[in-house]
Amino acid sequence: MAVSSYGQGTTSSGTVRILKDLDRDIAGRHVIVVEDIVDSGLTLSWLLRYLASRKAASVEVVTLLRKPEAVKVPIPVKYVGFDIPNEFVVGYGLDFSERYRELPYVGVLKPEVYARR
Ligand SMILES: O=P(O)(O)OC[C@H]1O[C@H](OP(=O)(O)OP(=O)(O)O)[C@H](O)[C@@H]1O
Ligand code: HPA
Repeated sequence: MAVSSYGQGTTSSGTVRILKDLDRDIAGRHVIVVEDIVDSGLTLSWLLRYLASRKAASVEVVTLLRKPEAVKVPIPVKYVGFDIPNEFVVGYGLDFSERYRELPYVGVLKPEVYARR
């Protein structure tokens, strides 16, 4: 699946949009969600409910990054690469308004960069 809730900003809109839905039936299947980052937890909270409604047998989450201080909805994450501070990060696939995804490292976006947009 592809879902999005950040759009142009650095905080979750709280509304998850499905950009690409499941293309197979997951009823009775064991599902692993592979995430780049768990920030507020709003995306996964919605997604876990969605996958449960599709009758997955079990759902586990693996994420490269997690921000413990930013959590609004606690999510059971089975595997975490790195817990990081509550700063907006870009690179390695992570974007700010579709920018900086291609950076070959994870960097912190300075607040003055997103404040001037
Ligand atoms: O825990 P949360 O606060 O919900 O944030 C985490 C989500 O935000 C990002 O997606 P985003 O909406 O930015 O989509 P994109 O990566 O396609 O831009 C990221 O890929 C996670 O799915
Ligand atoms: O810190 C972040 N960086 C990029 N995308 C994100 N989506 C949620 N948090 C972040």
